[in-house]
Amino acid sequence: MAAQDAAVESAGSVVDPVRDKGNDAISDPVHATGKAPAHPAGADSVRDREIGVEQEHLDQVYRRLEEKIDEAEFLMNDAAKRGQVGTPGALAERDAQVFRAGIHLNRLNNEFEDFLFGRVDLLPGKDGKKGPDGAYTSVEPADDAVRDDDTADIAETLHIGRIGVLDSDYSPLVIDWRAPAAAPFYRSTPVDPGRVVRRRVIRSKGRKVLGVEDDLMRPELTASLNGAALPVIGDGALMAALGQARSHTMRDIVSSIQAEQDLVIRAPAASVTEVSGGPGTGKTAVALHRAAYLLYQDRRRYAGGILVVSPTPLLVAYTEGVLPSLGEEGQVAIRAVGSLVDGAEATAYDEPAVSRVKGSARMLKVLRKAARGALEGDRAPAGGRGGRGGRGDGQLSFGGDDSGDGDPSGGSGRPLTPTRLRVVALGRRLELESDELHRIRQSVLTGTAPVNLLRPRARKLLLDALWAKSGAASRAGDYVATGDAQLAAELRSGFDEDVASEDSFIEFLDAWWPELTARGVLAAMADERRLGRWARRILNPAETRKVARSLRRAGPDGTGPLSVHDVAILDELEQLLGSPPRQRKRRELDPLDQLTGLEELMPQREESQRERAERLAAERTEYAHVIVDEAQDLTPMQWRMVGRRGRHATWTVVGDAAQSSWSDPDEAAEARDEALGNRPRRQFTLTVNYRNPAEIAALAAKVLALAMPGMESPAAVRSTGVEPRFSAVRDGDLARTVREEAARLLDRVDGTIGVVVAMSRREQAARWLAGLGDRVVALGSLEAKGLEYDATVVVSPAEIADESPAGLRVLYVALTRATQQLTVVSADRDDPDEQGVPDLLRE
Ligand SMILES: Nc1ncnc2c1ncn2[C@@H]1O[C@H](COP(=O)(O)OP(=O)(O)OP(=O)(O)O)[C@@H](O)[C@H]1O
Repeated sequence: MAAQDAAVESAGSVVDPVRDKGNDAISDPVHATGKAPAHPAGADSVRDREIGVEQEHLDQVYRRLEEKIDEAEFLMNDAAKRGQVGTPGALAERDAQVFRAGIHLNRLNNEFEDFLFGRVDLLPGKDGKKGPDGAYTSVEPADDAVRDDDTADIAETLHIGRIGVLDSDYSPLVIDWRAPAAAPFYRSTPVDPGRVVRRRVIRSKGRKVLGVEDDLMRPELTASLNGAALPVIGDGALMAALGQARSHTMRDIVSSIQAEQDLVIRAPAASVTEVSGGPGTGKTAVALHRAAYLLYQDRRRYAGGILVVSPTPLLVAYTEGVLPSLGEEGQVAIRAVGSLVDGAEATAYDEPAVSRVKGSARMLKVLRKAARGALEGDRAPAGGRGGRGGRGDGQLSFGGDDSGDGDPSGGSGRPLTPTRLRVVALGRRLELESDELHRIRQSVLTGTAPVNLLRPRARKLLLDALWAKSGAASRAGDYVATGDAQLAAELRSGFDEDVASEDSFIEFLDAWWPELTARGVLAAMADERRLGRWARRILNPAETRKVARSLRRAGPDGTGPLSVHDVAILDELEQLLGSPPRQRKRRELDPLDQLTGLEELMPQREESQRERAERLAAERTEYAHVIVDEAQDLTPMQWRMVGRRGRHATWTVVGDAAQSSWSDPDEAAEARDEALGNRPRRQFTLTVNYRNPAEIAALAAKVLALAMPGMESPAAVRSTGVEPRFSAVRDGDLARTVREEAARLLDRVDGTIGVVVAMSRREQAARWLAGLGDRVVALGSLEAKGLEYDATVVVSPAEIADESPAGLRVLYVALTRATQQLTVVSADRDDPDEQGVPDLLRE
């Protein structure tokens, strides 16, 4: 374990570039305010005393919380006792109040891991004004706050926590981390300290304070609090947080958000906030904290929901605990880009050549043709309701194969598009032949509305054509001529009713203009011949063949496995087809509607609240705010899909062009501009890499230079002294080498190990690692996106880089996942040198 110990110990060393970048919240350890250093011998007792001070405060907070819980419970019981008497309005108001109290109670009862985590000691404010939370509002200190001899008195101490707590006299016991008064805790730096003298991070578990870490923002001052010198403990909280072992879930960073991150989190929600930054700069963390901040700022507005779009289900699973730990649930939906369409879930992968076509804007043109073309042709597409009727009923005629090639049913045995309509009306047989039907269809399709919504128009034109043949039309003309327009109209509407209620007409319409479903059209596209027709002059034959082949995976009814790209196609098709007005799902009863005796209902009520939130989330198709994580990876088709969910939303878009796995970034940028419209944009850049030690970041930078020449790497915040390790497979046994390297790392780090391989080796790699335990995971290169591990093994950089046109950028992602140690395993194709360093990673 020696190497590991060394790594952990040195995890705290600060690399200079960070300071050069001006991120000065990270300070050297200082042990007392003022110029005199503290006596090291007394350090422990000072630390214990300070922990004791914070323990007292935490005790006070919990006493107050208990009072508040009692109050909320009293309110609920009281309301219950009052029973069901009163006007309906008063009862509704009471129920609403109880409902709110229930939510509040729930939040208070939530046992937070570290409910209270921060403290700032501040100089008096410039204007002496206090805000509604009882804290001074001025960011700048009063002119006379610092005396000529550099001494000063602390005027205000604020504690920061996950939710705000006021004492019974309305003084703030804990300030919510999102409140304006908490901003100095995050914003203050030694360069621009504002009123902050000392910033303290408090570590607690349940009701027990375990430790404190201080950062001194005004080291030049000798400050006193209540007449005593202000002690300073530890090396700062950031380094403590970064050195911790990683688990399979992301932690919130609420106690150590850095100034440049805080600016993004608290940026005003208007329009579009764009955040770029290299690997490990906290983009995902910042995006999630921003969701919590926006809810705090304007809960009413964001009741419309916040959608967080994540690239993979793995990243969703990794990040979804962060918001609950910040006290927010329900209003935020974190969804993988392959799970945005109701009832669809991407589980399959497309090979790069297929992804490239399916994700591109060209696909839109193909889909426009497919959506209309699927009505016509040699067979009705699966999923449409064209299944009724059949040969031999004397009314429907089948068999018109417009392409004229072979078996008209395509050998599928599916129902065919009828080519003749026959009805009996006004005692006559009326017929429309194939060419007339074709003309009517073309005429309807000149409309721009979605195909399914054009059906009423198709029905109308069919009736018009039959009417014209009925001979009644001329009679009606005579009525009009003799001034009896009413009679003429009645004649016509009687005709329409008669014909339209005839079974033969209904069956014909269902078969000739079926209600198309997106899945049905997707399945129809799996037929290479039909897809070829729709993709003529848009895709080349090889592309058509590959796409059609990949779609066959979804099966004849389109319900089989889908890829992320198929899901975006489904969403687009749903738009193009349009859904006729549906019967609404029967709503579950709203808990507010079913209140009777409250006490017995409490447990169900809690559940119902959650269920209600889930139901609302499931029914929701548009959001008030959309956060796109790893935005560089969205394809043009995915941007269209995500854009539709935020047509009226404000946006936060975070990403890093250098990590894009999409082959044509310009095309994607165009689609992104279209999705975001002309809303004004505010841009932010994050510059510090909190994940990778400098040693790993330096290696990754070599690949960055190949992938995106001239692009700057973010500065690593710390160094471990552990260089990346290289291991070349010389005897050809890749499996054994990878397994040995993973096992070796198990002994060297406490947390997780990610083994990243080319996508084509995913399943194989899982077998190589079987039995090593759940700290070790095998990942395809595209699945590694956004994740992090204590240690990683990157297998065959060349294989990863060669797998797609964006392969070098994908490799860059793979190399930047480790928080402690990195091992690179090379195979022959990597052309390793004597030291095992693969060609791609040499100078
Ligand atoms: N202020 C901070 N305090 C403590 N840890 C932080 C801070 N900022 C970021 N981190 C940690 O750094 C790691 C990287 O953060 P995150 O995953 O959000 O970066 P990212 O920019 O999204 O990376 P990538 O682009 O590689 O996906 C996480 O473990 C996160 O918790």
